[in-house]
Order: sequence, then C-alpha cells, then structure tokens
Amino acid sequence: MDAMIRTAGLTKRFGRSTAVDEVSLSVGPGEIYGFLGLNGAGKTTTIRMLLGMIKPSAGASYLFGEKVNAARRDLWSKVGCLVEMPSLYPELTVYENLEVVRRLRRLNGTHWIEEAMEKLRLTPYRNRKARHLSLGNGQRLGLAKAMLHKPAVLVLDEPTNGLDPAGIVEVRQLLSELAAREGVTIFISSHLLGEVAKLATRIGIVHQGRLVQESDARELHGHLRKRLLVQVQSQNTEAAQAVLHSRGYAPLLAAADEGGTLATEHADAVANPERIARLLVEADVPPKLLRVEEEDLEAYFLRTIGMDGGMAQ
Ligand SMILES: Nc1ncnc2c1ncn2[C@@H]1O[C@H](COP(=O)(O)OP(=O)(O)OP(=O)(O)O)[C@@H](O)[C@H]1O
Repeated sequence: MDAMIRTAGLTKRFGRSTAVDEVSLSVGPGEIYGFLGLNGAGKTTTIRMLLGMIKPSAGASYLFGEKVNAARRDLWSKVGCLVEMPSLYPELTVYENLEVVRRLRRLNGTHWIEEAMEKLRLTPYRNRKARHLSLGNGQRLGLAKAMLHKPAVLVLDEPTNGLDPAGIVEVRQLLSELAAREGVTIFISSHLLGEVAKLATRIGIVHQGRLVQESDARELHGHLRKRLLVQVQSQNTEAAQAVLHSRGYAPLLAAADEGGTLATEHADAVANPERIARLLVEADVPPKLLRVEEEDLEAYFLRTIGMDGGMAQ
C-alpha cells in the first residue's frame, strides 16, 4: 500500500538560511513516526509544509499519495493536526469549542463531541471556558479538536507540551491505541527522545534541517544509555563507593558538587536497582534515593555525532 505520508527532497529556505534541507521520509499505514529534533532543528517548518500551510522552496510532500496543496479539501477531511499551541476560543466552553469544529467539519450528531471528550478525559470540564483551563487541559482540547472527525492521519507538533508526567503517559496511551485499534497513522514531532522512543514505531532525527538518522524505535531505545543514580548521606559517599566498587559496579561520582551522589552504567545495576539498595543497606550506608536516568536527545546527539558523551563514562 502507498505511504500515507511522504516527503521528497522537502526544502525550505528563509532568506539565506535553510530551515529544512532535502528531507525525504515516508510513513506507512498505522505507523507512528517520531520526528525528533532539538529546538530550531526544522520540525515545525517541515510540518507546516506537510500540511500545506507554507510552500516548500524545493521538493514536495504527499498525503495518501496525493501531492499536498492547501486547496485540496478532500485531503484535509482525512487529516487532523495540532501545530504549536492549540488555537482555542477562550470565551467558549470545552463543549462549544468542539461544537464549532463539528459544524465546520459538517459532522452529524453530538456523539462526535462526547466521544472526543471521553477519549481526552475532558468530560468533567465540558462547561468550563477554554480560558480557564490549565495548560495541560488546553492541550487536551487541542488534541480533541484534531481528532474529532476520526482522521486517518494525525500530524502533531509537540503534543505533550504543557502536560504533566501523568498527562504525557495518558496521551501516549491514547495515541498508541488509535494507531493499534483504529489504524490511524501518526506523525509526531518532539524534542523528548525517551518519550517518543516509547511511542513511535519509527524515528527520524532532524538536525539543522537535515534528516540525519532514521531507525526502528525499538532499536533506538536499546541504544540509549541508562545509568543508575544512587544518593547516600554525603558522609557515606566513600563507604558506599567502596561497597559498590568491591562488587564490580564501578560507581562514579556524577558531579563534583553533588556530594553523596554516585552513578553507574552497569547493566545489572540499571536493571535491578533493588540489589544495589540491599547491598547498601547491608553495608550500613542506606541509599536516600535511587533513580534510573535515560540519556536525553541532546546527550544522544552529542554522542552520535561524536562530540563527547553527555553522560558520565
Ligand atoms: N518564518 C520564518 N522566517 C525565518 N526563519 C524561520 C521562520 N520559521 C522558522 N525559521 C527558522 O527555521 C529554523 C527551524 O525552525 P523550526 O521552528 O522549524 O524548528 P523546530 O525544530 O520546530 O524548533 P522548535 O521546537 O523550537 O519550534 C530555525 O532556525 C528558525 O529560526
């Protein structure tokens, strides 16, 4: 089957600077494509071209095999999008905001609204004015608007902006379900590598406008470095270090100014923090805190492009 989303040599220049540089990618039906990049990498500009909001300087993008063009109304009825901050009517309630979209999209029946509110856990806020919503609920309303008409393709630019960790998990579950159960194809941009690696099936990394790496998300997740941070009373630092060292965990001080904090990338320690906790308790240097940290996009980047590992060696 044809790719649902495809770009070919997509390029955008603003004056003399190139924001997007010959990006070619394709996303198959039901795939979740994580489009990752640091701030200013060219994610939003790519998405704007993908949605026909701005014209490419060169190259083209295709949805359902058809060349994107802002005038193609038939394409937009099958696409939902959320680009940057959602545009909400502040004086209208959650329900009324969705009602506006329902009418614009010419959908019959209010069940479209009820279903979208239910999916995004907005039902308790149905009568709340948009301007009184928290940032996270505002973002949910933006998502509800994007998926109200049950589009076959969803294009989301940093959709978890403003959500708390529990909200991020919820949105991740919702998007996974949409892809798995309803076969929705999702293109999602983010700067949060760990987060997107858990959700996406494929990942493309964009850096300075160029698509520098594409991989299977599971493969990438395995490549991310993880480390266990262990915090003990600062007077116990050396004793704890000696204990872990004697057991082959090769701990390292995470930072000179963080007395009491040790870090290890030892695979066994990362996979079984409770073993480390037991060891330290038995040695009478109990940990105050144990936390597994995953490499972030910036650190991963610096490492892959050969500029120092972002994490302790
Ligand atoms: N309308 C514009 N005029 C001039 N330069 C622009 C314009 N829009 C974007 N740029 C530049 O293009 C580059 C890519 O921007 P873009 O917003 O696409 O990045 P991004 O990856 O989405 O980053 P962010 O996460 O910060 O939004 C940046 O250097 C930005 O300054």
